Amino acid sequence: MQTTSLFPLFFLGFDVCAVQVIHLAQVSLLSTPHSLVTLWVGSVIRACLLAVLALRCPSGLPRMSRSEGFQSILVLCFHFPVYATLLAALGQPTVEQLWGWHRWDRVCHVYATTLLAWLYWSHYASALLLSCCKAISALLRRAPAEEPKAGTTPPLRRLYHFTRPYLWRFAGVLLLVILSSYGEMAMPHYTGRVADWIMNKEAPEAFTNAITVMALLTIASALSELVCDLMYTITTTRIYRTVQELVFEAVLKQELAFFDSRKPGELVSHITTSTNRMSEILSQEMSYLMWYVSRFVFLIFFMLTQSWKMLLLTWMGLPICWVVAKFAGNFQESISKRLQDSLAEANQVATETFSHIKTVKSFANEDGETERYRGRLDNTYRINKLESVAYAVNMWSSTLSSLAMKVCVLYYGGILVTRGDVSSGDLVSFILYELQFSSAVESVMTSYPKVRAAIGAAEKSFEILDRKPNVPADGHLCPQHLKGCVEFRNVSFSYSEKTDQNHFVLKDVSFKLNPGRITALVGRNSSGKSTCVKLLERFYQPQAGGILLDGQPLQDYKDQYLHQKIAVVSQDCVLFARPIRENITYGLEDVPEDEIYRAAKLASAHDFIMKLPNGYDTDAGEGGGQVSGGQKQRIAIARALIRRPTLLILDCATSDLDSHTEYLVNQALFEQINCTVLLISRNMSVVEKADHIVVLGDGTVKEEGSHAELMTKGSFYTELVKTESKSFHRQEKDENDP
Ligand SMILES: Nc1ncnc2c1ncn2[C@@H]1O[C@H](COP(=O)(O)OP(=O)(O)OP(=O)(O)O)[C@@H](O)[C@H]1O
Repeated sequence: MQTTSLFPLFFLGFDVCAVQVIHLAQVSLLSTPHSLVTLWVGSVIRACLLAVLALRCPSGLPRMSRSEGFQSILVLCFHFPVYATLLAALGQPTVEQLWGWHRWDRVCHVYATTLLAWLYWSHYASALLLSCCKAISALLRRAPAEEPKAGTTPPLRRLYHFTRPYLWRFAGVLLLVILSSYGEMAMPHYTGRVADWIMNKEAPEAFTNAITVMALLTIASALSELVCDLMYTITTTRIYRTVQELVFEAVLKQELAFFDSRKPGELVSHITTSTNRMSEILSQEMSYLMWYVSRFVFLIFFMLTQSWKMLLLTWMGLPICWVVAKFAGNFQESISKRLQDSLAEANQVATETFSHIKTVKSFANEDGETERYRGRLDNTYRINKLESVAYAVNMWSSTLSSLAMKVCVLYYGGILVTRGDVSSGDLVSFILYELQFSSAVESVMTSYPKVRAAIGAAEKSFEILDRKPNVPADGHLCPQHLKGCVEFRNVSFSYSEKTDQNHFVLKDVSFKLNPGRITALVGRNSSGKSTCVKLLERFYQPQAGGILLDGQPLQDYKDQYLHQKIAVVSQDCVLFARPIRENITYGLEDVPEDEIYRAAKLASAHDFIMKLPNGYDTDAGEGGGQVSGGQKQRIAIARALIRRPTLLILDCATSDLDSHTEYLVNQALFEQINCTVLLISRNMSVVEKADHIVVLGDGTVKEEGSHAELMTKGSFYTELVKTESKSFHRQEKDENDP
């Protein structure tokens, strides 16, 4: 077992010893006359020793950040001296009585002491329980203490950043909250005055005044609450919209490798579900929290004016509530993060199934996919159950502690009235305040964990917002004229970023695309042809060597400029569920009609588009599902040509076309457009028309030259041509077989 995992046990053992030593000092004859002093001195020594112990341990306190750890030490060491001092101020049992509460004889004699001591011991027990839970969970996990994440801005500060533009609105909301809370919180005070009048029957105008003020306050308070709610909801909705927009933008700006390792369903879930949950909870629960905090302040003010002693007693129960709420809040925050991940996984299964519904149906795997989805939902259900248990326990403990507080205050208030320290009206007002106080504490306790859960959900969105895309900074070049001369110079590339030779997809690749000429890139499957295209599009960065465009490094060009000058048509081209016209002009604005027709004619697409029910306004369907594969490719070629690119990349762009259409398209491309073309094709009769041919094999350039030159060499290229004609013959033979 590691020393770090032994630390929690060591810590607890040491703490118990320290408590016993102070206990001994307490009961010793020498210290009895100065019990409070001894208690304070003992606690300071204990706190110092624990702090030194915590500092000397390399991994810090188990499952706590350093500041949380020191807070816990402070609570653990000083809550008892503080309680004892407060009790002494209230004229209640002595420190010795509290220490000796477990002795039944004393408990039987001092009933009140038991009630008050319960407050102390329950707090002590919860503090100890909290430390134990954290220690045990650290032991079970056998993992080193979780260090707070370095370099990330805390989610609350991030949320504050989004509220900054609306600060004046929040200031208005706060003002209205304060006005409304004052109105509400002044009510019990006037009720007390009415009660005094009922009991004494003196000064009849006091009754009328109190009733009038109460009526006015009710109206004013309700009105300001209405305006405040409206303003708050509208503002939080705007913030929510901004966050969602920014998260979407941040996702789009990530490099391609980011999308390779994440599934679309998960990303959609993080953009929608996480931000939705965050916004829902923040708009509701934050508003509750704001209301109750403001009420709290007025409550304390009014309670203080009634009886400071009873207020002190009420306050003594608060640490228990705080510990419970904090524990529940931490728990709910971590549960919420797990829930977001689990929901994202379930969403991913649904998104994947619906987007590949044809494959699912053709393999009759509807039941299999349902089972997979059910599996993910089961996981979500398990986490939901955990969340419900945490919520129920939190509710139960908050109700219990507020009930205990009420009983204590009633008992102590009764004593004060019989002693004549406070009037009956003051007691009535105080009890009413106490009820409000309990409900405020209860609400804060239930809202706080939910706010923490919202913060947990927000963290997922902030993770994406904070992520710096792993692409070099945008370049500065955007020359007026671009010749289109491309050079791959000793390029080596691996998708996994591992630098050993086995992981390299391209190894020391060098070739040139001459301006205005057609260069074909050929090779067997997985030889690295499409990877060259991805590097040209700057989706990935080579680990060694470089790509030059007109003699300048590719990364020095502005991204927007580069993608205007380079147009790519790939085999698996994607159309959007929009009219064909919009698919052709995708990413361009105000394109004249004749430009669209010119591009479509060059791509041999104009005739079939005109025959569609709505011509250029016909919808292409989801992923281009309402047009055939060949039609889809021709629309994609038109989309590339309308940009009048300097470099046109055709990556198996005509693979779905019949020979006649392929001939027409290639003839138009080769003869009518004047740009650099990089052609990747399996059809060797098309490849042989290229001005220059580069043969790739196992990520290296095997040979290059014109068709005639390569055929005379009789090496890799000849082999490729022969293989194509061989498969053709075999097909013929198969067809002739009886
Ligand atoms: N996104 C990716 N992540 C990891 N590896 C990849 C990725 N894309 C391609 N590869 C790997 O890179 C190698 C080259 O793939 P590439 O698509 O460049 O080959 P190709 O010559 O275009 O093949 P084909 O003729 O079959 O289309 C393959 O082994 C492939 O598995």
